[in-house]
Amino acid sequence: MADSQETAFSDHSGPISLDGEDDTTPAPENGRLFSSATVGSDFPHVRPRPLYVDSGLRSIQELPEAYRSMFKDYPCFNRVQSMVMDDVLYSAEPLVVTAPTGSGKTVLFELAIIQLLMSYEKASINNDFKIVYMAPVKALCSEKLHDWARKFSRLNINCIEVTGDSDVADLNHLNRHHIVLTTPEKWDSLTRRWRDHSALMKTVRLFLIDEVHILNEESRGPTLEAVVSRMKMLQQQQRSDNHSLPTLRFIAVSATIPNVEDLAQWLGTHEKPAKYFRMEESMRPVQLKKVVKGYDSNFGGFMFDVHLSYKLKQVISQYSDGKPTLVFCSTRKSVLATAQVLSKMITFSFTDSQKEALARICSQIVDNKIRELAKVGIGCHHAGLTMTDRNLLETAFRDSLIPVLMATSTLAMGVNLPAHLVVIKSTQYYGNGGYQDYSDSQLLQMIGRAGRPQFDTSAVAVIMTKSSCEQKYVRLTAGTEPIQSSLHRHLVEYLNAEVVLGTVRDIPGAVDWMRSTFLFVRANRHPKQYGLSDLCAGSAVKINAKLQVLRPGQV
Ligand SMILES: Nc1ncnc2c1ncn2[C@@H]1O[C@H](COP(=O)(O)OP(=O)(O)OP(=O)(O)O)[C@@H](O)[C@H]1O
Repeated sequence: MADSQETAFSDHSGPISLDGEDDTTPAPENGRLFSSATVGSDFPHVRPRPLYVDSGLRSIQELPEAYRSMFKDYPCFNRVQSMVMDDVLYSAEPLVVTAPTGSGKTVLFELAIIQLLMSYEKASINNDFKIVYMAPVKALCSEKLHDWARKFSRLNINCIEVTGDSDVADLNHLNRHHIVLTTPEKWDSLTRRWRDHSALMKTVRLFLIDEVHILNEESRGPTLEAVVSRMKMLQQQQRSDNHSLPTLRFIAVSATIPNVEDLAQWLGTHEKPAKYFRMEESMRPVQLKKVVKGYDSNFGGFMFDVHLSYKLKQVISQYSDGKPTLVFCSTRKSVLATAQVLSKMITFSFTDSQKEALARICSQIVDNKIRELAKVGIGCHHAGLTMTDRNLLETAFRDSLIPVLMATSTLAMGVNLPAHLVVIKSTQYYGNGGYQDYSDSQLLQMIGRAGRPQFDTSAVAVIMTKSSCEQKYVRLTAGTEPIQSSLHRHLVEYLNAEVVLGTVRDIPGAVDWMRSTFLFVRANRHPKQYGLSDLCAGSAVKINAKLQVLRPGQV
């Protein structure tokens, strides 16, 4: 079998060097938690002089004292954060940032939250504002909850996770909380009863969208579009009743994509699009080389997966540089089977003290097969293992006692285990009764595990796939694939839902709703692609006409 056509991308950023942090400039707010500005205003009068530590990098000391400890582990804000700082922290305008994985986008959300907190007048925060953080999967919400509950509780800000597993069935449960971490599907189901909770809905001030590129996904994208449109429509209606209501600010981040300006238009206001930043690969703190390897095979699914197990040793030898390697496998069985194949092909050498430490850890592993593999330096990690075994294997991997860790893709989402080399062994996983392709966002999450900022200046991610799919993944990893809308395939279903909910009450309302969707932005740009070849770009009149001809049963 012929295999292995390689396409590599690398970037050229170097590590950021920091010289003598300037602590002498007084903190702009003298430690005050809240400014005297009004909610949601631009408050230029509280904007301090930018505090730089080195060639454009902003100092943590620039923040009011109360917030600095949130960033105590960082020497300063990194390049992405420093470039966006003025727009995220000293402005209440909507914002879209696309930047490589691992470039520190979470901090942008944190700065946006701080912007909102600073904009409150009183030092005692009551329950009159809500922040929604939306991520595609529960694991990301749980990870952020863990982090933010710790960081924000010191400021008396309460966080709550509302995902598929949580028993929150009603918006009333959110009353005591300020930050709600949720998925598009859960927020969709909760806000379908917004009419019973319109007072609470009015308090949503900030809407943070993580991994906004899931718009591209046929199954998830339309739900994200629908919930954002619902929030925009509700806000529009509420503001027409009460003009003094502050605007809802959207902040969206994603991996690098070419059409960020479309996202900015979608999340902007009636008056103007959101400000946007497109950060190139060179902004990544750890250089990442991405390799897509295509393999010829007549087999699919399980057999292709087995075939790749025998190619893995060569990939690890070529790209790991003897450093920690994380291999994502398509199923729990594949985790074990791949580890067993590799254990027969590869040998790791350990120092005496490493051998001792590894033996100590292995003696505590309950699962016999997993223990035997761990003894030779190959870890297995999946949800079928006991929590104790998983924790032991994570520790051994972090301490470099286990050079190679096999895992299912769920690990990419839930556990922060960075590696020098990440291998995605097959671009398909087993789910819903068959093999299916990983979504773009799952792949990007896995790739994002490559590069350990504390230890590495460079990292490698290798995608092993069929030769026929190679170019698709080359485009994905290069960030040259524009984000599309899939809402047109489910338009009647989603519009009907809004009619039933009362968000859309008449044909002008339906047109407004259409105009608030990402589909509208994309269809304006490429009408033909969305089956609207008779529609002139940007013509609300023609969209109106299109909606008018929908049958009453449809609207
Ligand atoms: N200013 C900073 N200095 C040092 N490390 C930082 C800084 N900001 C973030 N980090 C660290 O960088 C790592 C990546 O951050 P983060 O998860 O926010 O990146 P991301 O862009 O959201 O990545 P992804 O797209 O994979 O979710 C984290 O370990 C975080 O603690």
